[in-house]
Amino acid sequence: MNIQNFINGQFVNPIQDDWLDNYCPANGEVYGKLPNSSAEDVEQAYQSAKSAFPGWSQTTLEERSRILIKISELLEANLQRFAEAESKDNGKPISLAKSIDIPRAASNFRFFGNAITQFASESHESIGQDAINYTLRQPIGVVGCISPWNLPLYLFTWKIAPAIAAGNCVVAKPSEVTPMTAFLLGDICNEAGLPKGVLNIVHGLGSTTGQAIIEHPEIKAISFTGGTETGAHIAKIAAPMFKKLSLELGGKNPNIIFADCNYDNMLETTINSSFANQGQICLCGSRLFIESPIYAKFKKDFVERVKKLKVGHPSDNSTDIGALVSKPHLEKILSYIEVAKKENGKILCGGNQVEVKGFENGYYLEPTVIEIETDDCRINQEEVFGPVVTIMPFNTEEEVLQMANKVKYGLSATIWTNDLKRTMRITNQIEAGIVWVNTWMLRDLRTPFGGMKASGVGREGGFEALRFFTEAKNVCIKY
Ligand SMILES: NC(=O)C1=CN([C@@H]2O[C@H](COP(=O)(O)OP(=O)(O)OC[C@H]3O[C@@H](n4cnc5c(N)ncnc54)[C@H](O)[C@@H]3O)[C@@H](O)[C@H]2O)C=CC1
Ligand SMILES: O=C(O)/C=C/C=C(\O)C(=O)O
Repeated sequence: MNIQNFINGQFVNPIQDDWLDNYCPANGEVYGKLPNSSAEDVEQAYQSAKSAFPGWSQTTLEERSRILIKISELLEANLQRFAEAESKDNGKPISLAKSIDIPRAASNFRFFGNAITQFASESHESIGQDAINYTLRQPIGVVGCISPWNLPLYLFTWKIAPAIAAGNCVVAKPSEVTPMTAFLLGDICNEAGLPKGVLNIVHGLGSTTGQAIIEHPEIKAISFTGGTETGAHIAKIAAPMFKKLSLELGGKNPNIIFADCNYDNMLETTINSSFANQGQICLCGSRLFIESPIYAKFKKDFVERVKKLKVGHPSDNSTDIGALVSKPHLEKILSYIEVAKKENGKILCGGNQVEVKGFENGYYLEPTVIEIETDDCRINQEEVFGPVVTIMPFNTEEEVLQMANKVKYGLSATIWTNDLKRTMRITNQIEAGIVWVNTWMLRDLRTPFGGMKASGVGREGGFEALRFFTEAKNVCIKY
């Protein structure tokens, strides 16, 4: 099936007739084409968004809200079709696409459809100066949204929904590796009555299409999720043009496990936080630090449990671990496993490619647990972004905090303990934008979402996202 750009409410081919192959990770076969859009296509998308802006920015909040909630309902009504498409395009188990990815994409539209009706700005009475200040929150204009391949529709809509709720018009680019569900979204937007040009979707490589979006002088804000190197590149281009930037980048998240935790809950959740979505979530905990008294027990139980995870075809409902997203990504992860071996990492389980019967060319990998002796090895410092975790013991709170913070990233952290004072000490000192205690991935869409250090700039979610997608204009009236 050939994917097309969605510009001004219409599906169109790329102007230069340049196409890319779309791969199915489960069998390694090409199953369609997508545009490799040029700067001309991006310009067309921009012009369409610009024309739609005066009308959309003046559309009442009730009407914007109604349309966003309608998109959400239509996604829910098309759950099976979208989940199948996501699973085929990305390699993730269909059960995951159906229970997490597509419901969350629908929730993103519903959440921001509701949030915009509650979003308010501030006023300040300047007492003694006979003046009042009030702050307008006005939409920026045309904004760019660029998303990655790991949670394709989930993260695409996490940007688009607040952008349009706030009254902006959008030029959006999904990952070229997983373009399908963004393509399908176009029809849903038309059916929901989203005016033409409010959302424009251009497909293509980061280096061509993405680059044209970030370089466009009139696209005034960029919301990006993806790799840290790409984020740094975007900042280099966009900052001198004074674009607003929201960058949600990589992570190398610690799981700190104390002996006093609820062990069974911790073990089950740690399996999930290590290997959900084949470990391809920026929030996965990939560095497991375990307090010495329970280290031996944890190591035995964890490895036993990991060995039982079933690697299989994404459409098989009994599959725990589907296919990795692409051949280059599989090769990158395999090369990290080799690095770990050279650094004296001990492979406790996994480490090998898997041939799934009937789908021998798919990109499958065993979930992998590596025991390390010191925390400064590359496998423990660099983002692998796959089903690979390291484990090592620790003795003191100070020691583990120091190791947890000793990476360039600062996205999320998970702490397992029942000691309240320790919880407070660690949560205060850990360098992470998101900290979970005795849980993982419990999401409330109102909360600020994002990271510190090389994990990004700015926060998404709730009113933070609506603030990002608006300009604050303060008005001071003397009376
Ligand atoms: N959310 C996260 O934290 C993610 C992290 N990654 C990390 O990044 C590594 C590289 O993965 P990639 O697929 O290469 O991610 P990437 O950062 O290159 O891709 C993310 C998005 O950015 C776009 N992009 C790439 N270059 C661009 C440019 N010059 N201008 C504008 N847009 C551009 C891509 O087309 C895609 O839509 C992964 O191995 C993983 O470690 C990847 C995806 C998500
Ligand atoms: O918003 C969420 O719940 C999750 C976001 C995950 C990412 O941004 C990621 O994996 O890149």
